Amino acid sequence: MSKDKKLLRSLRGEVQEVPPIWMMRQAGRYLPEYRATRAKAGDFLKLCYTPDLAAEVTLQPIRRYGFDAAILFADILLVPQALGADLWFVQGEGPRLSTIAEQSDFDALKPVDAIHDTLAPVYETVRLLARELPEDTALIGFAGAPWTVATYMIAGRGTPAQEPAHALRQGNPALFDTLIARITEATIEYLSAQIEAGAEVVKLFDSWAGSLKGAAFDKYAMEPARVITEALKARHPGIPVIGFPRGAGEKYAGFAKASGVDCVALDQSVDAGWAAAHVQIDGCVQGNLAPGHMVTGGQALIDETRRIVRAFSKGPHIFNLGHGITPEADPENVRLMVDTVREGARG
Ligand SMILES: Cc1c2[nH]c(c1CCC(=O)O)Cc1[nH]c(c(CCC(=O)O)c1C)Cc1[nH]c(c(CCC(=O)O)c1C)Cc1[nH]c(c(C)c1CCC(=O)O)C2
Repeated sequence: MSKDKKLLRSLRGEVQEVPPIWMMRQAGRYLPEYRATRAKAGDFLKLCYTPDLAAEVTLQPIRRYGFDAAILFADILLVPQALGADLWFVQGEGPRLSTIAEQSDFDALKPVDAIHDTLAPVYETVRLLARELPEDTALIGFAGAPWTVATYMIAGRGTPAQEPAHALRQGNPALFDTLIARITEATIEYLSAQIEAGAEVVKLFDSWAGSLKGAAFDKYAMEPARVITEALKARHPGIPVIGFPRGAGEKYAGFAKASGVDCVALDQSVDAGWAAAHVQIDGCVQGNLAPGHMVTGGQALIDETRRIVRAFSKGPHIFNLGHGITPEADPENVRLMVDTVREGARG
């Protein structure tokens, strides 16, 4: 009975004594079994596009920790690739893409309906997972939010303050807006296909939302999230959406109401007490534990985990980190966090 899955209950607004738990980047290099499967695949993109291996790494943290949700193994940069950008990963450095600097670069991109040619293996991964996951584990699909995806497409790589994207936004707003519109449309089609394949929840990762301020945040973080959420809910009534405007700061307040998302994921920079009063009043919240605790562990990890569980205990809450777990993390610390949430929550 998928309606009774613990994660979906929190997303519907239910307050639970022990919150559901999963972890951003839960399938990743901190796990020896991930490193083994990745070595078998050869490289990261091969892993993303090989359904049985992508499903295998998705399932690994579920087997090890019994998380309440699995997140599809893929990457936010598959959408630019499906739109025709070149994409490759440089070992130890991160992603590289062909850049969008002028109109002719944009004109060379593919139309939105072409994305499924590239992304079909991802939908197959979702179908495999829908079949293989334990019956109480929810399946989360995801995509990058348009602003964050645009920052990579414009700069061709990760950038500390997203300067190239801000320069294009200010210097050529017409081109910038058509790029955002293209990514927005592609994201709706991509997430819709994931839902049709069996994703029960979708999450929008806006990892660089924090560098948008004031009206720019409203226009390029809030508004695309609203458009995407509205379109998905029109096509798939009741589908829950999680928004992650990382670094939004005080803009976290009101984000759920303005965008229509069912749950707001919090980074570790916001105070849990403040977020309970100003974000959780509108619905479910997720996240907030600093990922560094997965490296350092010990009593500080236990104390912080309990503090966050307590701070959000009066409303709907999904336990998670404030950002992805890092490769240096100790798998034993993840175990300690899970045990603390499940056993220590009452203590
Ligand atoms: C910005 C971003 C990306 N990808 C993603 C984001 C948004 C979330 C965030 O802010 O972290 C999202 C993402 N990336 C990955 C997932 C899979 C699901 C999961 O969370 O377990 C998800 C949800 C796998 C991955 N995506 C990547 C890895 C590591 C690749 C490897 O195995 O070498 C994984 C497991 C690579 C990646 N992918 C990206 C970068 C910048 C990098 C390189 C940095 C790094 O190496 O950690 C782009």
